[in-house]
Amino acid sequence: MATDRRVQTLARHLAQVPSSEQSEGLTRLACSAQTHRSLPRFDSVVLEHYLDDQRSLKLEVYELFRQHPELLPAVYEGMPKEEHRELVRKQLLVLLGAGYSPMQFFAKDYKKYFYLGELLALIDLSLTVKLGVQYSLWGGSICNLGTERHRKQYFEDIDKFRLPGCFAMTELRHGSNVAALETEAVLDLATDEWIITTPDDGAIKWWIGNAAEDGQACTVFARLKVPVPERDGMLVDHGVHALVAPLRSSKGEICPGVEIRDCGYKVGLQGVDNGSIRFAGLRVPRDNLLDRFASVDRSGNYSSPFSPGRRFGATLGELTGGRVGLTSSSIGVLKGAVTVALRYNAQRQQFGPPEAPEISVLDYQSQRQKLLPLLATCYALHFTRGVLVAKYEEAKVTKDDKIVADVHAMSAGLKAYTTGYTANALSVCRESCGGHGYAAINRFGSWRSDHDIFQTFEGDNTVLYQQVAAMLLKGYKDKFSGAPLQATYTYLRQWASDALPPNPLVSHDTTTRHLRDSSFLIRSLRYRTARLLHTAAARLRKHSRKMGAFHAWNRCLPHLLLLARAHIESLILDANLKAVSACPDPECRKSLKALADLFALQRIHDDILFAHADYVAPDKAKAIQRLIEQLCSELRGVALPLVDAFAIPDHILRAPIGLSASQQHGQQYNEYLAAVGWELGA
Ligand SMILES: Cc1cc2nc3c(=O)[nH]c(=O)nc-3n(C[C@H](O)[C@H](O)[C@H](O)COP(=O)(O)OP(=O)(O)OC[C@H]3O[C@@H](n4cnc5c(N)ncnc54)[C@H](O)[C@@H]3O)c2cc1C
Repeated sequence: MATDRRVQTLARHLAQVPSSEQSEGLTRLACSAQTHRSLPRFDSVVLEHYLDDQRSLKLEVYELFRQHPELLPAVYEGMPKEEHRELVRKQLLVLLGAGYSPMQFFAKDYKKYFYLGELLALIDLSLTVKLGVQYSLWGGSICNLGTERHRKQYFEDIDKFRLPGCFAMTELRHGSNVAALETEAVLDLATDEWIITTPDDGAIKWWIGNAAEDGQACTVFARLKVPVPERDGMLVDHGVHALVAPLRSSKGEICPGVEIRDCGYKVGLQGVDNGSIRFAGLRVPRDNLLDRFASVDRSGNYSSPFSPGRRFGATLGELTGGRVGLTSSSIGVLKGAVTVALRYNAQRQQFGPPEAPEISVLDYQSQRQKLLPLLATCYALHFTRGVLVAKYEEAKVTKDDKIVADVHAMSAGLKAYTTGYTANALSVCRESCGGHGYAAINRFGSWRSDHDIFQTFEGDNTVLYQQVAAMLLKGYKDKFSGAPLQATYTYLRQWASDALPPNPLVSHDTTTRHLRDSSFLIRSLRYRTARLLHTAAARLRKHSRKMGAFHAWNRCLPHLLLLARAHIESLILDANLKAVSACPDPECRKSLKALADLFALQRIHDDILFAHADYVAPDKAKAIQRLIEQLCSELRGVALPLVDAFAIPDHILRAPIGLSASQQHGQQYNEYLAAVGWELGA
């Protein structure tokens, strides 16, 4: 109360004094607010070991690139796209030349594959995306949608990049709505071939990675049309299927029946050669159909063990690997940005109390409350990605339908959440570094423009969140019909109790002990999901009766998106708190717990639902706000070791204002001055 009064008095006072004196007053306020003790110091190397069970891969890959400084340019802005594409090709070949086998990783060593995606993100996001196109998409479609003979035929060449390829799904007119794609593959019974055709310009394949320069083949998604001899050769449309189609010879000559154009300069990712493709009667053997889920025999008989809806779902479900990869890379970028921002903010000084040195900008409450929640979320996402990758591995090994569906929903939701969060965080980090954050050499600009599209490709985030909401609603329905629930939804069993607000004593409990109790935090986020789910189901039921399912869904869409995000935040908190408990080092554990608490309390504080539902009484909301401030203050003292634990070497991070070396020597501007051509001390 006393502090509140002081702040109000000071604010009144500041309104009446000239602006030069205002800044001094604000500084004093910031300093006086810094009253909380820091968390105990810990050894960042100990934490790094806890975070990274693939640490040796990181050391090797980053050492490899240390030996190739020519592949690590200081800035990408202004580089012609042809030059950037060539650079990315060289980066990839260096990796392959050192004996890495991304296709093997993708098929068998999942942890390594996804971790590689994180590591390469800070080298060049174009490289990560090129890798994703070649291995997750092109290679992944062969491995997951094809059968053994396809794997035998293509696996080695894809792995070694002797057969660069594409994943040709999106068309000019349709991206998210894959079922509406229009490219056709018609079976010619006389020659036993598929004839692939683009029926009109709206069906030109668009944005296809690797198509503009490198791609020699692609997996093309087309409507399978098969003639029925008994019905005068009438064509039956079996819906969208995947086939392998050649695009170019190894010498780069485009195949007859194929036309390709470059998509040109993009907002970012200039190192990836996206192109558009038109097919004009390209003929491929019948065996080129990737036939794991459906096949067509020599007589044109179509067969699939699935109903058309389930076959389509199974086909798209096999593409989750790409989303797990994007989540990993996005976390890699977030770690880089938070590292640069916190290191710079800790050293940058502006203003200070009279007759005293200036203070670090990170000591301003406003700055801490911008950056430390980003760090907390970065850790939370790191741990959740670990759970997702483990589940992905389990799904691949067991092929259990429930786990596969679970991974599908979790990868969709976490991809959407992580990439959306990182996109915003990049702007916050840039702004937190003031003008120097805007210098291309400090990397925020290229990260922002390269990463932005992560929110759209491999599933637009808004569309992915809807898949999560649909799965939750299905789980909710199954619960009442007695069907078994998928693993991540088991907590919905308790929805009836979770969806009720706590008794008034709990909603007014403002003690720190209660607010930092993991069971309170978990229960709160679950309560929110359960309530949103319960009310969404009721609203959908009501509106469906009047306007039909499609329009009812549209009517409830904002509610459904909130539901999906709430569910993902629940999963993130669960994974985070489990990782905190499992950490063997007590000092590290204290900081990790503070980060996890900050993550959860910030969500409770920011969501008005808790107040509306009487879950959090006004006095409790105030106590949460104070606790958030306190946690930010406590974490400020360990912010640098916390980012040091990400252990991003300086030659990879490259942003002169955020290097670890400048922290150690207290010379934060030296690297920056040298980078723009100043001779030091001249
Ligand atoms: C750089 C880049 C690389 C790419 N690489 C490839 C590739 O290699 N292979 C490939 O096949 N494709 C690729 N794509 C295409 C990408 O996958 C699609 O752009 C993406 O799936 C989104 O589809 P869209 O562009 O048609 O957007 P749309 O689906 O048209 O979306 C437009 C807007 O409408 C909203 N919207 C759409 N449907 C709904 C709905 N049901 N409810 C609410 N809102 C909705 C979206 O949120 C979005 O804001 C790439 C794209 C880019 C830009």
